[in-house]
Amino acid sequence: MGETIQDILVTPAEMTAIDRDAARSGIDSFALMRSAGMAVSAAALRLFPAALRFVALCGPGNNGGDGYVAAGALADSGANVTVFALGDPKALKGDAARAHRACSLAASPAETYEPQPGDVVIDALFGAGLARDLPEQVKEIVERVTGNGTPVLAVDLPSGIDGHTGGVRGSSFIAAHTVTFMALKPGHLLMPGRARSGTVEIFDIGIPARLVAARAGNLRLNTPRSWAHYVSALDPATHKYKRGHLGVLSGGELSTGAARLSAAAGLRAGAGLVTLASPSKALAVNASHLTAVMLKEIKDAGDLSGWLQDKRLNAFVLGPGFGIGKKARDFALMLCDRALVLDADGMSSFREGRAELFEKIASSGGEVVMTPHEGEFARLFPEIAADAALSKIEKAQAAARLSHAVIVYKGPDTVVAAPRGRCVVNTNAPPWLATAGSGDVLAGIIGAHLAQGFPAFEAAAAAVWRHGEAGTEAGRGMTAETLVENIPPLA
Ligand SMILES: NC(=O)C1=CN([C@@H]2O[C@H](COP(=O)(O)OP(=O)(O)OC[C@H]3O[C@@H](n4cnc5c(N)ncnc54)[C@H](OP(=O)(O)O)[C@@H]3O)[C@@H](O)[C@H]2O)[C@@H](O)CC1
Ligand SMILES: Nc1ncnc2c1ncn2[C@@H]1O[C@H](COP(=O)(O)OP(=O)(O)O)[C@@H](O)[C@H]1O
Ligand SMILES: [K+]
Repeated sequence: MGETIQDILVTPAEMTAIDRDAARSGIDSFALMRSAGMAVSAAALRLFPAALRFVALCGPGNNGGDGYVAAGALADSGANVTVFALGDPKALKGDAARAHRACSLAASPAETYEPQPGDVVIDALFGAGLARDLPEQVKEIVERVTGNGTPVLAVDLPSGIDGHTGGVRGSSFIAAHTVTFMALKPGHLLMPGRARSGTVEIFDIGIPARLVAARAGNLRLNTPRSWAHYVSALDPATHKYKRGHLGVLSGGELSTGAARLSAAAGLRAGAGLVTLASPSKALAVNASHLTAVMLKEIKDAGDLSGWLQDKRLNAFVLGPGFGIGKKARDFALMLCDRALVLDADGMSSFREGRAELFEKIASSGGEVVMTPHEGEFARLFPEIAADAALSKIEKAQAAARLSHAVIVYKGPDTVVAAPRGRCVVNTNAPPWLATAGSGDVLAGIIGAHLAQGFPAFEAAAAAVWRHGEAGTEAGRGMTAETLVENIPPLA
């Protein structure tokens, strides 16, 4: 399975450059706009057969141009269509002006639109060119449409959604469906843009794929294609040590459950052996809950150092339920040169002293994955978290660059970023994954992949995807325990 153009994410700035390259290569830009508008019209007819009227809200740029094409095509098909223009249509330029001229429908001022029962809005106010917060009069239109529950079909992006960050610029439509062109934009995948885009259709308006690929950076959708080349069928001659030995560090006697979840997930996800390393006082409680997972007493750094003499132990999970403090810091620094998932308390322990960790990761050459949720991210990377101009993707990339680790920035729109900029955005996670212990399970799956020899980036991306699949399979009402049982085969 190779990469496809459907997996590429393109920023609005890259899309503008692609657009320019297409025009330079002799492609008729008005033909692209016609193709875009026709696709919107087709989607409207297909998805809203019960519409009594289509209302095209057309903005001052090329997004508006697409709207005029769509309105004309809908009218030609016999549908009832009304056009509302934002600003003076005479001020339109280039292809958008041509689209307006070609549309025989008269336009009323957008501010005068009052939603009627049976209306379906074609939102062609702003797309990739949204440059600042929506003006007050547009916010009022958006609020009227949303308040009325009028269905919205968005052209390229719901107006008000920033295509770069997925953030809301003052206000935004909540679309039932979005037709975008050539490639997904970050705003379709990052929250809240994702929730406000509805179903997203990527329509090929005829720009050659090579032009898209030439401008696209290293941003992708997380699909099995992102890491397929590391998935090999189990060698029939394998033995358990060939499938890797994962070590999971348990917390004290009152907080052992989280590490046990990671260990169980690691075994289920395919590590050949999993050993839970437990402080003395927690041995009994851990022993009473374990079967296939093995148990080892590790009290302190001395014990850990002895255990590390076993070179077959090739990956570790440190953090779930471990406790914040010096012991976590010492252990993490000792484990950096093996493959390591640093999760939860493991990361939070470095709120102070992160430089030592990051230097150790850089110099050790190990494969380190850190898995912060939003709170942990802000604790470890406060200056990056506070930079409102950065998208979640850019934040994860900046954190990966700074820490030299692969960053799994968790949430409904989990982003996985590598220190050198490679990045995937995940979309298969159901909301009921937001339950206690779910992150511990994810850490265990990543650990299993590391133990099996995946590089850190692929280990993390594949784990995030499997975690999402497991959540979907486990269904609503799942717990972290049932999530483990539903981890699907890797391939
Ligand atoms: N890529 C492709 O190949 C193809 C792309 N196509 C389509 O082009 C769309 C991009 O078009 P676009 O660049 O003209 O931007 P668009 O979203 O219409 O907005 C720009 C206008 O809005 C204005 N403006 C901005 N923010 C504002 C605000 N908050 N409040 C008020 N005004 C604001 C801005 O004014 P300015 O900032 O310059 O003052 C400018 O006038 C893209 O989404 C897709 O639908 C298709 O035709 C097929 C080929
Ligand atoms: N709304 C959501 N939709 C989908 N996945 C989510 C959502 N909220 C959280 N998740 C996922 O659930 C997991 C929760 O991890 P975490 O916050 O560390 O929880 P815990 O510490 O309880 O295990 C992460 O993988 C995260 O990406
Ligand atoms: K739009």
